[in-house]
Amino acid sequence: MSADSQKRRAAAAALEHVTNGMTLGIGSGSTAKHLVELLGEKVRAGLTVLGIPTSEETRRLATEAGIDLVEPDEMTRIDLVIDGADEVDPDLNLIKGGGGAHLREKIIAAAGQRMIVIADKSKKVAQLGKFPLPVEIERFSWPLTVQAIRKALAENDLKSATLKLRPGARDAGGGVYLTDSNNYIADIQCTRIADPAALDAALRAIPGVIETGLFVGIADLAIFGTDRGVETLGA
Ligand SMILES: O=C[C@H](O)[C@H](O)[C@H](O)COP(=O)(O)O
Repeated sequence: MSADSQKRRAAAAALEHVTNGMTLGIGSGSTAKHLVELLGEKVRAGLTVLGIPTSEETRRLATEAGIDLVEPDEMTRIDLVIDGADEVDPDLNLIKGGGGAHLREKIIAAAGQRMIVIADKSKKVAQLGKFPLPVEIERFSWPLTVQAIRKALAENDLKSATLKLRPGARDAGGGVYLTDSNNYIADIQCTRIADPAALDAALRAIPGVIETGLFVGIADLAIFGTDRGVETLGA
C-alpha cells in the first residue's frame, strides 16, 4: 500500500474522534489534505463542525470542501486539532513544518484541548532529527539570526548540524521561500536531536527566531496508517 493510502487511512481513523458541534483545528500538508476531503464528505452528510485552518492552502481546500470556517478570537475554544507531522518520536514529540506551516500550526495546536497527529508509518521514528528541522525566522537581518542559530546549535552539541535557507518561488525577489506570514525558513539538518525541549527553548530564545518546527508536549495521540490498518501511540 502506498504512503498516500496510509495517510488517508490515518485521516479516516482520526475523524472518528470528531463529533457534532466541535471546533476543529485543521492541519496542513498532504495528510491533512486527506482529512479535509474526508471531513468535507461528513459535513455534506450532516456533520456540523467549525474549522480553523492552519494555512492559506488548508483554508482554500476546506472552503472548496464546504467546511464552515471561523477566525479564532479570545473566546474560541478549540476542541480538537488534527494535523500531520514529518517525524513523531516515542514521547509524541514532533518535527513539523516540512510544508512551512508550523508557525500557525503550533499556535492552533497549543491552544487546542487535544491534538491528534495523523501520518503514514514512515513518520514514526526512534529519535527526532533525520528530517531537517524547519525554523521560521524574521527577514530583517536574517544573516544575524542565522549566525545566532549556528552558535546555539554548537552550544547544544549540534556543532556538525548544517543550515540552509529554504529556497522557493514565492519570493519574487530572491528565490527564497516565504511563509504565509511572509517570513523565511532555515532548515537545520541535525541528524539526531537528543533533547528536543532544550533545543526548542534555545532556538526560541534567539531574537529573530519566530518559531521552530519542534512540537514538544503538545500532541496527545498519533495515528499511523499502515498496510494492515492503523497503529496508535498515546491516548
Ligand atoms: O508545514 C507542514 C506541516 O507541518 C505538515 O503537517 C508536515 O510537513 C507533514 O506533511 P505531510 O502530511 O505532507 O507529510
